[in-house]
Amino acid sequence: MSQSLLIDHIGELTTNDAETGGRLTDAAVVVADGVIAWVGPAGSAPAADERVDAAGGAVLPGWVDSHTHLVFAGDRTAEFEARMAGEAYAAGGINVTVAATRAASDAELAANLAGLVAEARRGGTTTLETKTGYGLTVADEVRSAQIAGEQVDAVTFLGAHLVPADADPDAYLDLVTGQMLEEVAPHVSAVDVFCEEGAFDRAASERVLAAARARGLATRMHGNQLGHGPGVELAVAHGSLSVDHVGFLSDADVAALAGSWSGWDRAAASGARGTVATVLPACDLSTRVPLAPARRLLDAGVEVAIASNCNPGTSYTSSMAFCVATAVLQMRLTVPEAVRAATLGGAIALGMHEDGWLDPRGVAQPRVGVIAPGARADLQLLDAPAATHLAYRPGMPLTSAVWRAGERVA
Ligand SMILES: N=CN[C@@H](CCC(=O)O)C(=O)O
Ligand SMILES: [Zn+2]
Repeated sequence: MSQSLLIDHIGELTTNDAETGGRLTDAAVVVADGVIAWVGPAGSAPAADERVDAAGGAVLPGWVDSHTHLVFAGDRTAEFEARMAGEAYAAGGINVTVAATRAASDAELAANLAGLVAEARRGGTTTLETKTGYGLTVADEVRSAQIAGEQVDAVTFLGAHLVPADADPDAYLDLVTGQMLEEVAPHVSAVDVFCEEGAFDRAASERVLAAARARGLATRMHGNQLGHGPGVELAVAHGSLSVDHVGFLSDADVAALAGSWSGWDRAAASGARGTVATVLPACDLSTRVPLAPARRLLDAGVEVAIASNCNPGTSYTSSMAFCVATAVLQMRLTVPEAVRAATLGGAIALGMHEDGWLDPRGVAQPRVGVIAPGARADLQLLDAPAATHLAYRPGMPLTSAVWRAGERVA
């Protein structure tokens, strides 16, 4: 049995939990057996085996990064330099990483992933989704999913990332929706498709989504990243957990996303869920596209998540604090909105906002993104009195301690 831990003298505690009003001042938290055991005013906190004095610092849930691509080898510094010199991002750059990933050993891929996960943990991230998608052969996609499954919380199959340079498009689509899906499915909980000019068009994307659903897997999408396209429309029509990027949206797209949440109780984060719109601010900056209209989405009643999209091509950072600061300073979210989107929003996008949700393999998932009794004890302590400092002092390494399932990980 693990020791219990009391964190007290918390200047500001963001809980994301309606029961405690979402935010408390002068608060304390008790953790036992890897979950939150008690939350309340510091003055009435129960005793515990160990104590950490937060010294007036702010505590919030660990970040839930619901969109990354961390199983890869190599980097794309030259492509980034060309982009900063004026070239546009194009989907074809993915092939460079595919070649390096195929050439890497399992040990190299696992070590690179471990380094990136450690970096993310130091930045306060306690829940990570990652995608396959840089293998694009049956064997390389299966090993990517297996390697990822050993280190992250949720693995998504992204065989439909790009038609590899050496493949025929029709034959590759048959493979992705057939044998490749079949062999990768036991190792993943969801399927993603890059629905974009130069990647997968409407008809191909629909085939991927339909095949995933027939296989009992959840779906998510890369949509509306480089221009307006059918991504959002398809994601909502197919009941996808999320559609990510969402940079170029029509009024009909926004209305469709908002309508998908009509049976949802936002304060309690319960009820009939819809499709989360995941914005990726670091990617928008690195590819020099206009920032996704997160303000417009929230105002329309859409559930929004913020994720890093950490990958070697379009967003080589796992810093959720940077994404939150950008969402506040440039996307015009308030700090509480941005923090919620980067914690509970990501949890909703992953289906991990409720206790005991069974993923498609029947594996019970923890509740994350909140600080509430029964949730996994994922917390971060800031060297600052309030979460507002994440935007007020952008770029400063404010996260000073991180606990995941009650264990200190940074
Ligand atoms: N857009 C598709 N996939 C990634 C980029 C992958 C890459 O360029 O390597 C993204 O989310 O931005
Ligand atoms: Zn992505």
